[in-house]
This record gives sequence, structure tokens and C-alpha cells, in this order.
Amino acid sequence: MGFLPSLYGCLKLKRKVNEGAVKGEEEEEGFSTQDLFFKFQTLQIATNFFSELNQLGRGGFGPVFKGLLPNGQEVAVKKLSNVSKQGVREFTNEVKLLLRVQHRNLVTLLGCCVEGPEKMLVYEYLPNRSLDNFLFVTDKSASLDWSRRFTIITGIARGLLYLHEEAPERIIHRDIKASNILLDEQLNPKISDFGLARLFPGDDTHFNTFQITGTRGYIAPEYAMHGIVSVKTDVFSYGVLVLEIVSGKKNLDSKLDNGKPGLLSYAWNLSQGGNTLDLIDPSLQKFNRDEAAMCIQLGLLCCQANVADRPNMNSVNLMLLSDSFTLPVPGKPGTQGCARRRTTTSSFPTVTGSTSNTTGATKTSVSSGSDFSRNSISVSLIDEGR
Ligand SMILES: Nc1ncnc2c1ncn2[C@@H]1O[C@H](COP(=O)(O)OP(=O)(O)OP(=O)(O)O)[C@@H](O)[C@H]1O
Repeated sequence: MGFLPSLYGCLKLKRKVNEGAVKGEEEEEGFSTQDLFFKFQTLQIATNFFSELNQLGRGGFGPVFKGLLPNGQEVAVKKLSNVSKQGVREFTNEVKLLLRVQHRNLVTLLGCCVEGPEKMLVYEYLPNRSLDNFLFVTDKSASLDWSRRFTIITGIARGLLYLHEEAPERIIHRDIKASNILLDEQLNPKISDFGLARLFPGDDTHFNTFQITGTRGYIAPEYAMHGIVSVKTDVFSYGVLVLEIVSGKKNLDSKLDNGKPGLLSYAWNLSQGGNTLDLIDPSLQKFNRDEAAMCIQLGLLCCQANVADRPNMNSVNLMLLSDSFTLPVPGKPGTQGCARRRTTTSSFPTVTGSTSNTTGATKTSVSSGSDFSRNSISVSLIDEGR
């Protein structure tokens, strides 16, 4: 792969960045342990002993702290709660893979720390935090003008295409949502939390937290209902996110729907009635009408109920780049399987983990609730090929 020589260069450079990392004895595949590991003590000092003042927030995997390394670099340290049952070797193997996943629209993973019961991931720090802090906050959404929003939509598409088609191994994110898009100083988007599902094989803890961490509204119906994972489950979530970025509204927001269907149905009904542009965020004083209409149509295409009708990220990128691409007419958006997931957890199959092989095929095991057999079952796989 032409990608490897430049990648190797990046890894060599990273040695300088990871000051305070453990000295390495072994070198394999262009990695030394020095590239990979941070000392627990270094991170303790960097984060002021994981002080509450340094805590940036807490996600489904545990708390995240801001840290300052001895070389002056700011980092975000994700302290994984003791939910990962993965052994140290498997964990570090996964981290090694994730260190090779590098793209300007992905948050850079700098390394990890595994000492005693502690497992942590160390990322570059992004001062503007996540997209939801801008999009859904009244006095901040105005700083996202149309051209910035369009850049964010295209940047996320570029990052997802890389994960699906260009990374050393295909990565299906599974948790694309506004809070997993971080913004750099210029408000360029970077996808975070990619590959985390790989670090928690056979562990249902995080997937259960979908119900409480705000991911409902982004989950593709076939994933929510049957545990079927494919690149198209990410495409669905991306479509929801595009509609949120254009409209400034959350998909499932009680203020918006007030018991009525969410953003997808709202957008669909507007487009059916020929009023597509009524969806646009009223806080946008000016916007490019053609781009905005195209983004809404694209968002609806990505959210179609029929998995096969959804475009892949390659087509999405072509649509976004081209002036003259005629988009297909979208079919009806998928129903939110997550509503059922939220309300009837006990009788609903819960995704408990997955394994990917090198062709990108994903097998997801689903443990069932009371309406189903208690045994784990394997569910189907959609392999799109690469
Ligand atoms: N690299 C980073 N730079 C700056 N802030 C970050 C970084 N990574 C995470 N954060 C912030 O830390 C908080 C927790 O992030 P985390 O990704 O763990 O949770 P989440 O995305 O809110 O939820 P979930 O785990 O369900 O995806 C968020 O407010 C996020 O903006």
C-alpha cells in the first residue's frame, strides 16, 4: 500500500511527541513500545492527579481529562472504566492498529497507558471540544455560518470514507453523532472515538449506555432491531448528523417533536411538500441554496430505511464534491429502532460486541432479552467488500 512509507514517517515523528513515554526495548512493525506507552505517573502529573478541574467530561467509556505533557503538549486522557475485559496484549494490539489510523479528519491517538488495572488512551487535545456544543447552543450556533457547516459536512464524510475504505483495516465507527465530532481551532471537524468498539469485544456495557448517553436517534434501524452492522449503519448516522447540521435541530428533541416524529420525518415531509429549504437553521442569515438543498437530499438518502438504497461513503464524497451530480430521489427514512430500544430494553436484543476479519466482515453477537432465548445468537453480516 502506497500509504505505508508516509505512515512509517509519521510513527517515527511521533517518538519526539511522546515525551514521558516508557522507554522501549522491542521494535516490531515499525513500532517501539516508546511509541505506544505513556507512564501512569506522567499522566497523573499531566492531569493534576486526574483532578475534577481537569475533567472535560464523561462518556460511555469513562471520564476524559485534559493534560499537559512535560514537552508542553496538551492532551486529552480517556480513562477507560474497568469494563474492558481485554487482556493487555490484545488491548495493545488494538491500540497499535489505531495508531496507524491517521487522517486530518480523525482525532489523533497518541498512545495508551496500561499499568495495573488502569487502561487509558491519550489523544491530541482539541480546544473547541465537540460539535454539539456549537450546534445546539443558541449563542454559539451563529459562529457556524453556512460555509463552515458545509466544510464540517464534507470533512466528516472524508474521515468516514477513510475509516471505511482507506485505513489499514476497515473500521465501522458505530457511534457517529454530534458529540463525537470534535472541532479544531479553525472549527475543522475530527471524528473521535473511532475503533473504541474494537477495544471492548464481548462487552455489552458501552452498548447499553447508548440508551443514556444521547446516541438514540442516530442508530440505523437494522442495527437497533437486529444487531446488523455494516458501513451502512455509519452512513445512516452520518445522514442524521447532516440533517442536524443543516437544521441546527437534534433528531430526537422533545422541544422539536413534542410527541411528534423526529427530524427525519420532519425533513422528509418538507421535501415531499416541495418546501425542503424550510428545514434550514433560522440562525443562518445567508446560505448557499443549492448546497443546502443538496445536503438535505443527501442526508435523506443516507437515512433511507432500505440499507441497499443508502449510498456508501465513496458516493457521498462524490456527491459533495461535484457541482453537477444528479442525486437520486430519496425513499422514506428508516424508523428509529432506538425508540423501542430505549423503552423495552428487557425484551430487546442488545448488541454485545463484534469481531472483524481482515475483509471487513463483521459478526455481531446479540444477547437477547426476556422475549428471546437467553443464549447469545449470531446475526447476519453485511460485507460490502472493499
Ligand atoms: N481529544 C479531545 N479534546 C478535547 N475534548 C475532548 C477530547 N475527547 C473528548 N473530549 C471531551 O470529553 C467529553 C467526554 O468525551 P467522550 O468522547 O468520552 O464522551 P461522549 O462523546 O460525550 O459520549 P460517548 O462515550 O457516549 O461517545 C466530551 O465533552 C468531549 O467533548
